Amino acid sequence: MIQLNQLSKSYKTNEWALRKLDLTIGKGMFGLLGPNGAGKTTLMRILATLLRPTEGTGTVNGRPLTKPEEIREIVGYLPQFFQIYPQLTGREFLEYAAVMKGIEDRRERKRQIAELLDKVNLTDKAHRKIKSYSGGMKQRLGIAQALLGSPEVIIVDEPTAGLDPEERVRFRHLLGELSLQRIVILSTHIVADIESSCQQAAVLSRGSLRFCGSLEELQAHGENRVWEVTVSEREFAGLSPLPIVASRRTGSGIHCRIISSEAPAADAVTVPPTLEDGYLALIGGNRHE
Ligand SMILES: Nc1ncnc2c1ncn2[C@@H]1O[C@H](COP(=O)(O)OP(=O)(O)OP(=O)(O)O)[C@@H](O)[C@H]1O
Repeated sequence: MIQLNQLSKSYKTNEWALRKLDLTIGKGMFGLLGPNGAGKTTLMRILATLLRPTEGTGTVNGRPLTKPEEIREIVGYLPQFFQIYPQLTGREFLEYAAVMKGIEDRRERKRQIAELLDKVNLTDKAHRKIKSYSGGMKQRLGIAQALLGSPEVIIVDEPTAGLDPEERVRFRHLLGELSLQRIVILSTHIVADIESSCQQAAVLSRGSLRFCGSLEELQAHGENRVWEVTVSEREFAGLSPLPIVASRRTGSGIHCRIISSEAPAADAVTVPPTLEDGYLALIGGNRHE
């Protein structure tokens, strides 16, 4: 279990990248959602002990954040901008990463690497140079690297950016499988990434925790706040300050889906929210901060 108490981080005085975060994360896949700049990477880096919190405390499976060397033994991390050496083969890269992780026994390294290549479905590409890999293959290699040493916790920061839909689905499936035995934290601003695989999620916005709970509860935030209406082009221009989450031209005008606490037009009707509507209703319709 991960427990955070009043965790805060400021890079500069008077600006909080994270503000008094109280959060408990149990086994399984946990989604961390938030617009760009919400503080997700900051939180991931604190949990991976690459950053120290400015204030507050936290434990990862009982080990305090103040003891980074203890936490690093049980945490695997795939950063947002994962750098790998293009001239190495997949196997050479994992060999290098295993040495860096302190897996000293050569036979044990070989065993783990073979097992992980199999798990991420890269065994038959392991002898190829990384520069020939697709984005999805690189991300799967990144996950293999994060899994070296069988960590109890895996932290993955925006892993699906730049992947095509097929690779995205495959990558999500792999994370889901990994979360059966451990905590997997998946940080993203793409709601669909967590929809199919996470049991619980948290939403960060401007460094503060806006929500923590089940996906059903997150979806429910959109209840009675999602409207559909068909308007003329002139009326459409008048709607512009409202968060229009979808619009398409039809024979009778422009059909809009709008998130608003009040009816955006006299003939607008409320419709059941999707998970993304619930998320957008919570953060006020802004995907970017
Ligand atoms: N090294 C840094 N120095 C100063 N400010 C920083 C630094 N890293 C992040 N910040 C600021 O902290 C806030 C949170 O950034 P963070 O990268 O954690 O957000 P995020 O949710 O991961 O966003 P994104 O999805 O864009 O990666 C932002 O206002 C950002 O500008």
